[in-house]
Amino acid sequence: MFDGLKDKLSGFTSDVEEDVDDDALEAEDEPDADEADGEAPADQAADAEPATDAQSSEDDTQAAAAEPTAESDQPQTGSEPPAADSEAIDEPATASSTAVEDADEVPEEASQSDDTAVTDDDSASEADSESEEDDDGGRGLAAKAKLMATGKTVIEEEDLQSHLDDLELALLSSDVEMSVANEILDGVKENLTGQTRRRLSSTGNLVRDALRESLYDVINVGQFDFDERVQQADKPVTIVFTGVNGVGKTTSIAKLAQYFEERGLSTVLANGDTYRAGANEQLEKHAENLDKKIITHEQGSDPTAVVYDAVEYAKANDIDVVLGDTAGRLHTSDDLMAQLEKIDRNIDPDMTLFVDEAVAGQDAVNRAREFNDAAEIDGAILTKADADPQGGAAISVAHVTGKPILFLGTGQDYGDLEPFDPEEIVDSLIGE
Ligand SMILES: Nc1nc2c(ncn2[C@@H]2O[C@H](COP(=O)(O)OP(=O)(O)OP(=O)(O)O)[C@@H](O)[C@H]2O)c(=O)[nH]1
Repeated sequence: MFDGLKDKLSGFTSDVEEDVDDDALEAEDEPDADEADGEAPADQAADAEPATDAQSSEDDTQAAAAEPTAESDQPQTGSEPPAADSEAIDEPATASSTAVEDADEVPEEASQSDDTAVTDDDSASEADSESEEDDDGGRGLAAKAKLMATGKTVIEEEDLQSHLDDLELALLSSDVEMSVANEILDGVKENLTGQTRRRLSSTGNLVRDALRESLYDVINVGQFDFDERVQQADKPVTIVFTGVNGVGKTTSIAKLAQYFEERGLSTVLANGDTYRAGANEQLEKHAENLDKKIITHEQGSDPTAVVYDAVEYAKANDIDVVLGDTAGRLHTSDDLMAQLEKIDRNIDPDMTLFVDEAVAGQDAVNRAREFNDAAEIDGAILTKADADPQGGAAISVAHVTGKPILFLGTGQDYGDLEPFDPEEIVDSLIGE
């Protein structure tokens, strides 16, 4: 599942990490920088010495960054001029840099300067480094060397931008929707260069974490606890399914019937697809396989009447959930929209779920947007994720519709339905 995308994302993280390492090595190759500034190397070594109390040092540093006027014997960040004991960098500024740490944990809420992500939990000289940058508007070689000595590494912003361009291409070629790709890129850049809003546990690798957080933000949109909502709703719960023909809508309804049974909830199926010849037989086959009651009417009859009858049946027989199929005609069909509106008006379903196939990529994303615009959906099921190397639809649908993906279809068996867990998906894409 999504193997092509996984490879591309892994290419991005390793390329950036390589550049980070290269920059760090370059910095290391310039040991004379401070000496040329008239600095005693011993000063630098002393500055670079890890604090004896790493935690309190980190706290101090964060406090200093957050409150520039706070009393501290360390140089202040922000608009404060460097304190007298800060290391002077006479060297001309190199291109503006982004400092990233490639090891250790990142603090929950690292408060940092706008163009720098400096995070460290064992350094006493973070504020020194930041003030040096403020001092000369860029990070000099001495500062790079110092970052290296404190376990930090650096990447030039222009290098990062070229990686971001590669990432954009990778995302677009994996069928990620353009606005979603841009959102991911902005997120990665912000996570690498600005204040980190950490929502996932750290992998200890800042580049990978930046990408994970950014992906998580776009695919986690609108998530709610589907099981809890169904369990807590008044019974019967009515769920109506929309989506075009052939994407796996009928199969998904059958899979959900089994899913509910495994959670102690009974179901009745309703074939509201009265338009297509053979639709009754198709759903009947699933109902027979799963030993479920099914309500059908003749082809051409009113779909609302079918779902209505199923709801009545559920009330009379103490059935928990009504699963109603609808005709899979194209969303541009006024008939279809009128049909859904009529079901909405007369039955007021608890949820309308949009079903499409992950393998349809951009087409699935566009259809999700259009269906949601025409007849508001509550969530989506993406089928055939098992056959999709791209992952573009899985990443884009929630952000584009504002409604969550709730399940992935992962095969043709009834058990092949997986709740969509954004954190798990991100971990499987990026690696934990
Ligand atoms: N590999 C794979 N195949 C699936 C999945 N879900 C459904 N299919 C297959 O996709 C084909 C179409 O599924 P249907 O359930 O008939 O599709 P539908 O949307 O109901 O189609 P209509 O009834 O024509 O509207 C069937 O062969 C299913 O077995 C899935 O998650 N993975």
